[in-house]
Amino acid sequence: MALPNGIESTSELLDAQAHVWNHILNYINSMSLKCAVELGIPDIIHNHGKPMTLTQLVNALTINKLKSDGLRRLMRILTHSKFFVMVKISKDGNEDEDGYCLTPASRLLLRDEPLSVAPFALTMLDPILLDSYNSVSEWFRNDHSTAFFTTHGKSMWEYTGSDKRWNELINEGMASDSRFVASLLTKECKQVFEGLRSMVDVAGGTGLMAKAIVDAFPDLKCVVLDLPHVVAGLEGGENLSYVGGDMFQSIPHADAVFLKWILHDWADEECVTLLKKCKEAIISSDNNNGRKLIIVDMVLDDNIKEDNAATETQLLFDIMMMIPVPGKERTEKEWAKLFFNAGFATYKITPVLGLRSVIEVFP
Ligand SMILES: C[S@@+](CC[C@H](N)C(=O)[O-])C[C@H]1O[C@@H](n2cnc3c(N)ncnc32)[C@H](O)[C@@H]1O
Ligand SMILES: O=c1cc(-c2ccc(O)cc2)oc2c(O)c(O)ccc12
Repeated sequence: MALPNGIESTSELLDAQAHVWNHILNYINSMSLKCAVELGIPDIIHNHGKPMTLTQLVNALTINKLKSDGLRRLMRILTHSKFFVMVKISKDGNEDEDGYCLTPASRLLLRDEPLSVAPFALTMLDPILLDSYNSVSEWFRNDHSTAFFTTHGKSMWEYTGSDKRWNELINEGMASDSRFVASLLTKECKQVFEGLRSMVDVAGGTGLMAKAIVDAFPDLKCVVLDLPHVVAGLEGGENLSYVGGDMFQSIPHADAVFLKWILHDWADEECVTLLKKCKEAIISSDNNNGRKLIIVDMVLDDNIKEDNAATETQLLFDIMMMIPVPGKERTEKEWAKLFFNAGFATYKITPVLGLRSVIEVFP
Protein backbone atom coordinates (compact mmCIF):
# COMPACT_ATOMS: atom_id res chain seq x y z
CA MET A 1 0.00 0.00 0.00
CA ALA A 2 1.35 3.44 -0.96
CA LEU A 3 2.00 5.90 1.87
CA PRO A 4 -0.14 9.09 1.85
CA ASN A 5 1.47 12.08 0.12
CA GLY A 6 4.21 13.70 2.21
CA ILE A 7 4.52 10.76 4.66
CA GLU A 8 7.91 9.18 4.24
CA SER A 9 7.90 6.01 6.32
CA THR A 10 5.60 3.52 8.00
CA SER A 11 6.69 4.75 11.40
CA GLU A 12 5.78 8.34 10.44
CA LEU A 13 2.39 7.05 9.23
CA LEU A 14 1.73 5.22 12.52
CA ASP A 15 2.86 8.21 14.63
CA ALA A 16 0.52 10.46 12.62
CA GLN A 17 -2.38 8.05 13.18
CA ALA A 18 -1.68 7.88 16.94
CA HIS A 19 -1.49 11.71 17.07
CA VAL A 20 -4.87 12.10 15.30
CA TRP A 21 -6.50 9.38 17.45
CA ASN A 22 -5.20 11.05 20.60
CA HIS A 23 -6.77 14.36 19.58
CA ILE A 24 -10.06 12.78 18.51
CA LEU A 25 -10.42 10.97 21.83
CA ASN A 26 -9.05 13.72 24.05
CA TYR A 27 -12.56 14.80 25.12
CA ILE A 28 -12.80 11.47 26.98
CA ASN A 29 -10.22 12.84 29.45
CA SER A 30 -12.49 15.81 30.13
CA MET A 31 -15.63 13.69 30.40
CA SER A 32 -13.94 11.13 32.68
CA LEU A 33 -12.94 13.99 34.97
CA LYS A 34 -16.52 15.31 34.95
CA CYS A 35 -17.84 11.83 35.83
CA ALA A 36 -15.40 11.56 38.76
CA VAL A 37 -16.53 14.97 40.09
CA GLU A 38 -20.24 14.09 39.64
CA LEU A 39 -19.78 10.77 41.48
CA GLY A 40 -17.82 12.56 44.21
CA ILE A 41 -14.83 10.19 43.91
CA PRO A 42 -12.21 12.70 45.18
CA ASP A 43 -14.37 13.46 48.27
CA ILE A 44 -14.92 9.79 49.03
CA ILE A 45 -11.20 8.97 48.86
CA HIS A 46 -10.43 12.09 50.92
CA ASN A 47 -13.01 11.19 53.61
CA HIS A 48 -11.66 7.60 53.76
CA GLY A 49 -8.46 9.10 55.16
CA LYS A 50 -6.11 6.42 53.78
CA PRO A 51 -5.49 4.68 50.41
CA MET A 52 -8.78 3.19 49.20
CA THR A 53 -9.09 -0.12 47.36
CA LEU A 54 -11.39 -0.52 44.37
CA THR A 55 -13.76 -2.68 46.44
CA GLN A 56 -13.95 -0.04 49.16
CA LEU A 57 -14.56 2.65 46.53
CA VAL A 58 -17.34 0.65 44.82
CA ASN A 59 -19.02 0.06 48.21
CA ALA A 60 -18.77 3.73 49.19
CA LEU A 61 -20.17 5.08 45.91
CA THR A 62 -23.88 5.11 45.11
CA ILE A 63 -23.43 3.18 41.86
CA ASN A 64 -24.63 -0.13 40.43
CA LYS A 65 -22.23 -2.65 42.04
CA LEU A 66 -22.16 -4.68 38.80
CA LYS A 67 -20.24 -1.82 37.18
CA SER A 68 -17.09 -2.17 39.31
CA ASP A 69 -14.96 -3.08 36.29
CA GLY A 70 -16.10 0.14 34.59
CA LEU A 71 -15.02 2.04 37.70
CA ARG A 72 -11.60 0.30 37.65
CA ARG A 73 -11.12 1.45 34.05
CA LEU A 74 -12.29 5.00 34.82
CA MET A 75 -9.81 5.14 37.71
CA ARG A 76 -7.06 3.76 35.43
CA ILE A 77 -7.37 6.62 32.89
CA LEU A 78 -7.63 9.20 35.68
CA THR A 79 -4.58 7.71 37.39
CA HIS A 80 -2.76 7.90 34.05
CA SER A 81 -3.67 11.60 33.85
CA LYS A 82 -2.32 12.17 37.39
CA PHE A 83 -5.63 12.75 39.21
CA PHE A 84 -4.99 9.73 41.43
CA VAL A 85 -1.98 7.62 42.38
CA MET A 86 -1.94 3.93 43.24
CA VAL A 87 -0.02 2.74 46.27
CA LYS A 88 0.49 -0.76 47.68
CA ILE A 89 -1.46 -1.54 50.85
CA SER A 90 0.12 -4.48 52.71
CA LYS A 91 -2.31 -6.97 54.21
CA ASP A 92 -1.19 -9.20 57.10
CA GLY A 93 0.09 -12.43 55.65
CA ASN A 94 -1.68 -11.85 52.29
CA GLU A 95 -0.71 -10.38 48.97
CA ASP A 96 -0.46 -6.57 48.80
CA GLU A 97 -3.52 -4.72 47.45
CA ASP A 98 -3.58 -1.52 45.39
CA GLY A 99 -5.17 1.58 46.91
CA TYR A 100 -6.04 4.95 45.34
CA CYS A 101 -4.80 8.24 46.82
CA LEU A 102 -5.45 11.86 45.86
CA THR A 103 -2.90 14.04 44.04
CA PRO A 104 -2.55 17.87 44.18
CA ALA A 105 -4.82 18.04 41.08
CA SER A 106 -7.65 15.96 42.61
CA ARG A 107 -7.41 17.88 45.91
CA LEU A 108 -8.58 20.87 43.85
CA LEU A 109 -11.68 18.84 42.91
CA LEU A 110 -12.90 18.38 46.50
CA ARG A 111 -16.33 20.00 46.89
CA ASP A 112 -15.64 21.62 50.27
CA GLU A 113 -12.16 22.81 49.38
CA PRO A 114 -12.37 26.65 49.38
CA LEU A 115 -10.19 26.78 46.25
CA SER A 116 -12.12 23.98 44.51
CA VAL A 117 -12.21 23.99 40.70
CA ALA A 118 -15.03 21.39 40.70
CA PRO A 119 -17.61 24.11 39.78
CA PHE A 120 -15.41 25.12 36.82
CA ALA A 121 -15.31 21.49 35.63
CA LEU A 122 -19.10 21.09 35.94
CA THR A 123 -19.87 24.40 34.18
CA MET A 124 -17.40 24.04 31.34
CA LEU A 125 -18.53 20.47 30.68
CA ASP A 126 -22.28 21.18 30.94
CA PRO A 127 -24.26 20.39 27.74
CA ILE A 128 -25.29 24.09 27.49
CA LEU A 129 -21.68 24.96 26.67
CA LEU A 130 -20.66 21.68 25.04
CA ASP A 131 -23.56 21.85 22.53
CA SER A 132 -22.13 25.14 21.20
CA TYR A 133 -18.95 23.33 20.12
CA ASN A 134 -21.05 21.36 17.61
CA SER A 135 -22.00 24.65 15.90
CA VAL A 136 -18.51 26.09 15.45
CA SER A 137 -18.14 25.25 11.74
CA GLU A 138 -21.67 26.57 11.09
CA TRP A 139 -20.76 29.74 13.04
CA PHE A 140 -17.67 30.26 10.85
CA ARG A 141 -20.02 30.42 7.83
CA ASN A 142 -22.81 32.56 9.32
CA ASP A 143 -22.86 36.14 10.69
CA HIS A 144 -23.68 35.34 14.35
CA SER A 145 -21.39 36.81 16.99
CA THR A 146 -20.89 33.45 18.77
CA ALA A 147 -21.42 29.72 18.27
CA PHE A 148 -23.42 29.89 21.53
CA PHE A 149 -25.91 32.17 19.72
CA THR A 150 -26.00 29.79 16.73
CA THR A 151 -26.93 26.94 19.10
CA HIS A 152 -29.22 28.66 21.60
CA GLY A 153 -30.59 31.71 19.70
CA LYS A 154 -29.40 34.17 22.39
CA SER A 155 -26.16 35.46 23.87
CA MET A 156 -24.66 33.65 26.82
CA TRP A 157 -25.52 36.53 29.22
CA GLU A 158 -29.16 36.65 27.90
CA TYR A 159 -29.37 32.88 28.34
CA THR A 160 -28.08 33.24 31.91
CA GLY A 161 -30.96 35.64 32.58
CA SER A 162 -33.56 33.21 31.24
CA ASP A 163 -32.43 29.86 32.72
CA LYS A 164 -32.31 29.61 36.53
CA ARG A 165 -30.18 26.43 36.65
CA TRP A 166 -27.58 27.84 34.23
CA ASN A 167 -27.58 31.23 36.03
CA GLU A 168 -26.82 29.47 39.34
CA LEU A 169 -24.20 27.21 37.77
CA ILE A 170 -22.34 30.06 36.07
CA ASN A 171 -22.57 32.37 39.12
CA GLU A 172 -21.29 29.59 41.42
CA GLY A 173 -18.51 28.92 38.88
CA MET A 174 -17.46 32.57 38.81
CA ALA A 175 -17.73 32.80 42.59
CA SER A 176 -15.48 29.78 43.07
CA ASP A 177 -12.87 31.30 40.78
CA SER A 178 -13.14 34.57 42.69
CA ARG A 179 -12.40 32.72 45.95
CA PHE A 180 -9.29 31.29 44.26
CA VAL A 181 -8.07 34.64 42.89
CA ALA A 182 -9.00 36.63 46.02
CA SER A 183 -6.97 34.34 48.27
CA LEU A 184 -3.90 34.96 46.08
CA LEU A 185 -4.48 38.67 45.36
CA THR A 186 -5.00 39.75 48.96
CA LYS A 187 -1.77 37.93 49.93
CA GLU A 188 0.55 38.48 46.98
CA CYS A 189 -0.67 41.84 45.60
CA LYS A 190 -1.57 43.91 48.68
CA GLN A 191 0.18 47.03 47.32
CA VAL A 192 -2.31 47.20 44.42
CA PHE A 193 -5.22 47.96 46.81
CA GLU A 194 -3.43 49.76 49.65
CA GLY A 195 -4.57 53.37 50.12
CA LEU A 196 -7.70 53.00 47.96
CA ARG A 197 -10.87 54.46 49.50
CA SER A 198 -13.37 53.38 46.85
CA MET A 199 -13.49 50.84 44.05
CA VAL A 200 -16.10 49.57 41.57
CA ASP A 201 -15.94 45.90 40.62
CA VAL A 202 -17.31 46.21 37.08
CA ALA A 203 -19.31 43.11 36.09
CA GLY A 204 -18.34 41.71 39.47
CA GLY A 205 -20.92 38.90 39.45
CA THR A 206 -22.37 38.09 42.87
CA GLY A 207 -19.60 40.05 44.63
CA LEU A 208 -17.43 37.35 46.18
CA MET A 209 -14.25 39.02 44.98
CA ALA A 210 -15.37 42.43 46.26
CA LYS A 211 -16.31 40.88 49.65
CA ALA A 212 -12.83 39.35 49.99
CA ILE A 213 -11.19 42.67 49.07
CA VAL A 214 -13.21 44.78 51.55
CA ASP A 215 -12.56 42.17 54.25
CA ALA A 216 -8.81 42.44 53.59
CA PHE A 217 -8.88 46.27 53.31
CA PRO A 218 -11.44 47.59 55.83
CA ASP A 219 -10.96 51.25 54.76
CA LEU A 220 -12.10 50.45 51.22
CA LYS A 221 -15.71 50.80 50.05
CA CYS A 222 -16.64 48.68 47.09
CA VAL A 223 -19.56 48.82 44.65
CA VAL A 224 -20.35 45.73 42.58
CA LEU A 225 -21.91 46.54 39.21
CA ASP A 226 -23.49 43.70 37.23
CA LEU A 227 -26.59 42.98 35.15
CA PRO A 228 -29.85 43.39 37.12
CA HIS A 229 -30.69 39.63 37.15
CA VAL A 230 -27.24 38.80 38.58
CA VAL A 231 -27.41 41.21 41.55
CA ALA A 232 -31.20 40.96 42.14
CA GLY A 233 -31.89 40.28 45.83
CA LEU A 234 -28.23 40.48 46.92
CA GLU A 235 -27.65 42.38 50.15
CA GLY A 236 -24.51 44.44 50.63
CA GLY A 237 -22.90 45.38 53.93
CA GLU A 238 -21.08 48.24 55.59
CA ASN A 239 -18.46 48.58 52.87
CA LEU A 240 -20.15 46.71 50.03
CA SER A 241 -23.10 47.64 47.83
CA TYR A 242 -24.64 46.34 44.61
CA VAL A 243 -25.79 48.23 41.54
CA GLY A 244 -27.74 46.55 38.74
CA GLY A 245 -27.01 48.08 35.33
CA ASP A 246 -25.22 47.98 32.00
CA MET A 247 -21.47 48.68 32.20
CA PHE A 248 -21.50 50.03 28.62
CA GLN A 249 -23.97 52.74 29.71
CA SER A 250 -22.66 53.99 33.04
CA ILE A 251 -20.15 53.11 35.76
CA PRO A 252 -20.22 54.62 39.29
CA HIS A 253 -17.29 56.97 40.07
CA ALA A 254 -14.50 55.66 42.35
CA ASP A 255 -10.74 55.77 43.03
CA ALA A 256 -10.26 52.57 41.05
CA VAL A 257 -12.12 50.21 38.75
CA PHE A 258 -11.59 46.44 39.04
CA LEU A 259 -12.25 44.16 36.05
CA LYS A 260 -11.74 40.43 36.50
CA TRP A 261 -12.37 38.17 33.53
CA ILE A 262 -14.35 40.90 31.72
CA LEU A 263 -12.29 42.29 28.85
CA HIS A 264 -11.53 38.80 27.52
CA ASP A 265 -15.32 38.41 26.94
CA TRP A 266 -15.43 41.16 24.34
CA ALA A 267 -14.06 42.12 20.92
CA ASP A 268 -11.59 45.04 20.67
CA GLU A 269 -14.23 47.63 19.76
CA GLU A 270 -16.41 46.89 22.83
CA CYS A 271 -13.29 46.78 25.04
CA VAL A 272 -12.25 50.29 23.93
CA THR A 273 -15.80 51.58 24.60
CA LEU A 274 -15.77 49.93 28.05
CA LEU A 275 -12.25 51.15 28.89
CA LYS A 276 -13.29 54.72 28.00
CA LYS A 277 -16.29 54.39 30.38
CA CYS A 278 -13.94 53.08 33.10
CA LYS A 279 -11.63 56.08 32.53
CA GLU A 280 -14.58 58.48 33.02
CA ALA A 281 -15.35 56.67 36.31
CA ILE A 282 -11.85 57.17 37.84
CA ILE A 283 -10.66 60.43 36.30
CA SER A 284 -12.02 62.74 39.01
CA SER A 285 -10.43 60.76 41.89
CA ASP A 286 -7.97 62.81 43.99
CA ASN A 287 -6.35 59.68 45.50
CA ASN A 288 -2.65 59.30 44.64
CA ASN A 289 -2.85 55.50 44.70
CA GLY A 290 -6.14 55.70 42.75
CA ARG A 291 -7.01 56.79 39.21
CA LYS A 292 -6.30 53.32 37.92
CA LEU A 293 -7.89 50.20 36.51
CA ILE A 294 -7.00 46.85 38.06
CA ILE A 295 -7.49 44.10 35.50
CA VAL A 296 -7.23 40.36 36.14
CA ASP A 297 -6.89 38.52 32.83
CA MET A 298 -4.45 36.48 30.76
CA VAL A 299 -1.48 37.88 28.88
CA LEU A 300 -0.65 35.46 26.07
CA ASP A 301 2.98 34.77 25.26
CA ASP A 302 4.05 36.37 21.97
CA ASN A 303 6.05 33.27 21.13
CA ILE A 304 4.04 30.08 21.10
CA LYS A 305 6.09 27.51 23.05
CA GLU A 306 5.63 24.04 21.60
CA ASP A 307 4.91 21.13 23.95
CA ASN A 308 4.30 23.50 26.84
CA ALA A 309 1.21 22.74 28.95
CA ALA A 310 0.81 26.36 30.11
CA THR A 311 0.87 27.68 26.52
CA GLU A 312 -1.63 25.03 25.43
CA THR A 313 -4.00 25.93 28.31
CA GLN A 314 -3.82 29.63 27.36
CA LEU A 315 -4.58 28.77 23.72
CA LEU A 316 -7.54 26.61 24.84
CA PHE A 317 -8.84 29.55 26.90
CA ASP A 318 -8.55 31.73 23.79
CA ILE A 319 -10.80 29.33 21.85
CA MET A 320 -13.13 29.11 24.86
CA MET A 321 -13.50 32.90 24.70
CA MET A 322 -14.65 32.61 21.07
CA ILE A 323 -17.46 30.05 21.57
CA PRO A 324 -19.83 31.26 24.36
CA VAL A 325 -18.76 34.93 24.08
CA PRO A 326 -17.28 37.09 21.29
CA GLY A 327 -13.99 37.50 23.19
CA LYS A 328 -10.32 36.60 22.99
CA GLU A 329 -7.18 36.25 25.08
CA ARG A 330 -4.57 38.92 24.25
CA THR A 331 -0.81 39.33 24.01
CA GLU A 332 0.87 42.29 25.77
CA LYS A 333 0.99 44.13 22.42
CA GLU A 334 -2.76 43.64 21.93
CA TRP A 335 -3.51 44.83 25.49
CA ALA A 336 -1.32 47.92 25.04
CA LYS A 337 -3.15 48.83 21.82
CA LEU A 338 -6.53 48.67 23.64
CA PHE A 339 -5.26 50.83 26.54
CA PHE A 340 -3.71 53.49 24.29
CA ASN A 341 -6.78 53.57 21.99
CA ALA A 342 -8.96 54.19 25.05
CA GLY A 343 -6.76 57.14 26.09
CA PHE A 344 -4.70 55.55 28.89
CA ALA A 345 -1.02 56.54 29.24
CA THR A 346 0.76 53.64 30.95
CA TYR A 347 0.25 50.14 32.33
CA LYS A 348 2.06 47.63 34.56
CA ILE A 349 1.72 43.86 34.24
CA THR A 350 2.36 41.69 37.32
CA PRO A 351 2.25 37.97 36.47
CA VAL A 352 1.34 36.60 39.91
CA LEU A 353 -1.72 34.45 39.20
CA GLY A 354 -0.35 31.48 37.26
CA LEU A 355 -1.80 31.70 33.78
CA ARG A 356 -3.34 35.10 34.56
CA SER A 357 -1.82 38.47 35.48
CA VAL A 358 -2.76 41.63 37.34
CA ILE A 359 -2.62 44.61 34.96
CA GLU A 360 -2.75 48.12 36.42
CA VAL A 361 -3.67 50.78 33.86
CA PHE A 362 -3.15 54.52 34.43
CA PRO A 363 -4.64 57.54 32.60
C1 LIG B 1 -16.95 36.17 33.02
S1 LIG B 1 -18.06 36.82 34.16
C2 LIG B 1 -16.98 37.54 35.34
C3 LIG B 1 -17.62 37.81 36.66
C4 LIG B 1 -16.63 38.29 37.74
N1 LIG B 1 -15.91 39.48 37.35
C5 LIG B 1 -15.68 37.19 38.08
O1 LIG B 1 -14.56 37.16 37.60
O2 LIG B 1 -16.10 36.30 38.83
C6 LIG B 1 -18.68 38.16 33.27
C7 LIG B 1 -19.72 38.99 34.01
O3 LIG B 1 -20.11 40.05 33.15
C8 LIG B 1 -21.45 40.36 33.43
N2 LIG B 1 -21.96 41.20 32.33
C9 LIG B 1 -22.12 40.85 31.04
N3 LIG B 1 -22.59 41.89 30.33
C10 LIG B 1 -22.69 42.94 31.20
C11 LIG B 1 -23.10 44.31 31.06
N4 LIG B 1 -23.47 44.79 29.89
N5 LIG B 1 -23.09 45.10 32.17
C12 LIG B 1 -22.70 44.60 33.38
N6 LIG B 1 -22.29 43.31 33.56
C13 LIG B 1 -22.27 42.51 32.49
C14 LIG B 1 -22.07 38.99 33.54
O4 LIG B 1 -23.33 39.02 34.18
C15 LIG B 1 -21.00 38.25 34.34
O5 LIG B 1 -21.24 38.35 35.74
O1 LIG C 1 -18.72 30.08 29.95
C1 LIG C 1 -17.96 30.51 30.83
C2 LIG C 1 -17.75 29.82 32.01
C3 LIG C 1 -16.88 30.33 32.95
C4 LIG C 1 -16.63 29.69 34.20
C5 LIG C 1 -17.39 28.62 34.59
C6 LIG C 1 -17.15 28.04 35.79
C7 LIG C 1 -16.15 28.50 36.60
O2 LIG C 1 -15.89 27.88 37.80
C8 LIG C 1 -15.38 29.57 36.23
C9 LIG C 1 -15.64 30.16 35.03
O3 LIG C 1 -16.20 31.46 32.76
C10 LIG C 1 -16.44 32.16 31.64
C11 LIG C 1 -15.77 33.38 31.53
O4 LIG C 1 -14.91 33.79 32.47
C12 LIG C 1 -16.02 34.14 30.45
O5 LIG C 1 -15.37 35.32 30.42
C13 LIG C 1 -16.87 33.74 29.44
C14 LIG C 1 -17.49 32.54 29.53
C15 LIG C 1 -17.31 31.73 30.65
